[in-house]
Amino acid sequence: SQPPESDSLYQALGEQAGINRVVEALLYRIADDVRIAHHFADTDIARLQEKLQEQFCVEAGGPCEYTGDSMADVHAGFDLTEADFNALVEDLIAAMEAERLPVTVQNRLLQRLAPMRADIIYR
Ligand code: HEM
Repeated sequence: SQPPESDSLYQALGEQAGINRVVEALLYRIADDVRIAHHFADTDIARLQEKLQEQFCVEAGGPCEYTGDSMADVHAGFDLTEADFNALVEDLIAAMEAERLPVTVQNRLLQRLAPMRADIIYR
């Protein structure tokens, strides 16, 4: 997807430090989420954390570069379902809620990630 035209979402998320807190909270929620935690059993979580921090920064219009692999390549072979995807989105919302981010800000980040859905499920 195209990068956003401004960094206002990046600012609203609390810049890189705020994004990093959301990513950390998300990873804890995933680890505790019996619906999807098993998918991450063989994952290098430190790498995942770093790539998510970069990706959310880029999507929010921040001064970052995403150095991870494409969403299609990364998720290929996991055969993820809509239910898996929705579970992760729920965990992300809960993480943003815990960081007391306004719903309008939450929704702007979710809107940026939503187009990736087709590259992530049933791969
Ligand atoms: C908006 C939704 C999602 C986004 C933005 C996203 C983003 C990412 C990113 C950035 C990476 C790291 C890429 C890299 O290492 O180069 C990754 C890896 C991974 N994602 Fe997702 N993901 C999403 C949904 C999901 C869902 C729903 C699942 C499963 C329930 C999932 C499972 C995984 C796993 C297991 C890995 C690690 C793969 C490996 O160990 O090689 N992802 N994802």
